Amino acid sequence: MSPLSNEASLDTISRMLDELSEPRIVITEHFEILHANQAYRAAYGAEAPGRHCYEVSHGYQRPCDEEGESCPLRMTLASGQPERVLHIHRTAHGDEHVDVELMPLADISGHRHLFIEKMKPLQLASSQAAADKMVGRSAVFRRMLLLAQRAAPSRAAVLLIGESGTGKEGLAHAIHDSGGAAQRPFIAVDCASLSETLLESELFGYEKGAFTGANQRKQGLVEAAHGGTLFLDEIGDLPLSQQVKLLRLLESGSFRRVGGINSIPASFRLIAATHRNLAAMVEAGSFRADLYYRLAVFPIRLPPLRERREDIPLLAASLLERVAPGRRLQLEPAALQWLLQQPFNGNIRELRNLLERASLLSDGDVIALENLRADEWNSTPPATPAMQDFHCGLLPLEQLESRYLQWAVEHSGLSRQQLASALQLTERTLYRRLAGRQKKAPAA
Ligand SMILES: Nc1ncnc2c1ncn2[C@@H]1O[C@H](COP(=O)(O)OP(=O)(O)OP(=O)(O)O)[C@@H](O)[C@H]1O
Repeated sequence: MSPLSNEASLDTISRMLDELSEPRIVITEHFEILHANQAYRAAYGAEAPGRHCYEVSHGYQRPCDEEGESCPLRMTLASGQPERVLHIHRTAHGDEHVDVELMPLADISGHRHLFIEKMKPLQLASSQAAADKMVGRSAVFRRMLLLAQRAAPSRAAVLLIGESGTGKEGLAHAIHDSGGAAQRPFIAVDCASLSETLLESELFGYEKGAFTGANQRKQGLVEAAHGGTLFLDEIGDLPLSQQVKLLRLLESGSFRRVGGINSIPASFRLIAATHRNLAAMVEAGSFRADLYYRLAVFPIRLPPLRERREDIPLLAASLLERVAPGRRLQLEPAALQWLLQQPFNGNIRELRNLLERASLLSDGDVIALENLRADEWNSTPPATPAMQDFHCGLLPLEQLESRYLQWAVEHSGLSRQQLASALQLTERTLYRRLAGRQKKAPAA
């Protein structure tokens, strides 16, 4: 049976899609666009009908899965179910993260011939340099975004798990901003920085006279978050004695101010974050299992920067806009190469700090390698035998290079790969020159 045998229903569906403000297309199982609604044509171009979806949305010549992307059509054909993926599409506004959902349409005889593709541009993050948003394009970053996108409209408790500096607080904000309560308060509580007694009065507030110094009633953070989001950062640092109080709040949906007798209803969306392994803490008895299951309804792991190195150029451009607005700073190629090789145990925060310092050290509009590596050279002993050669007469250049390389290997503290990049040599050339030096050494 031809996919178009049911012309009347295609017309009806097309008319329905034209009423919608978000981009929608109807495609065949051979990727051909049969109908594109007005919103799609405005975002992707008027010439869409008759062309292939992968061509219009991505500029590809072949289906997405042959270009290293997931293909929702092939996934739907295999599963018979609607499928959802996160793609980066070429739109009139530039490259955008788009939540793509593909739904099979059953025809009269129950076969699947046509599919509706629904596209929702993501507000959570940007795939282009942006000073005010989370940015990233890597597959691991997109997997994380898709989870966040699914969690955002619900009120389910979200647990963000990731090393320090991976962007947990930023993601919590983004989830809040793209959820249904964006206009309501976002209240962040750092569980690690508050003492046991302070935490309780900060969270629940207190009544006048509850303790010495409580001269008037004070609203707590739970009350301040009413209708919005309560973000509990470093939840793994919450002492056991406070865990039970938090559990009571989550189970009963109410709390009492310190020194108060009335139970006050609480209504907030909970997002918690930790760099600790809470499941292991539960095993070890330092975190309550019942609280863990309440918090981890929807866990999202944030990848460390070393797992998404391909995002470093985009992150660096965005962070430079943030730390030095208006200066249009660029990284010289050697500086970017060097950044790509750093371990970044402190993740994006470390990258940001490095760029901020480098921006202060750079006078022009280019960040040079030495601006980034200032710390290493600062801590290097000022004079070594090789460096003193500069002050004790002229040397043949070849000998000077040879001594300099020896000095760099011994004192820079860099791996061979990092050193080669810092010297703007390929690793192979560095090895060759070092080997040449060693061969000549006995005769020297
Ligand atoms: N995807 C991203 N794009 C741009 N900037 C980011 C991104 N993720 C994090 N950052 C920046 O990195 C820094 C650290 O982020 P954030 O404070 O959210 O991390 P964190 O995981 O909450 O850290 P900690 O656990 O130490 O509190 C911030 O300056 C933030 O703006």
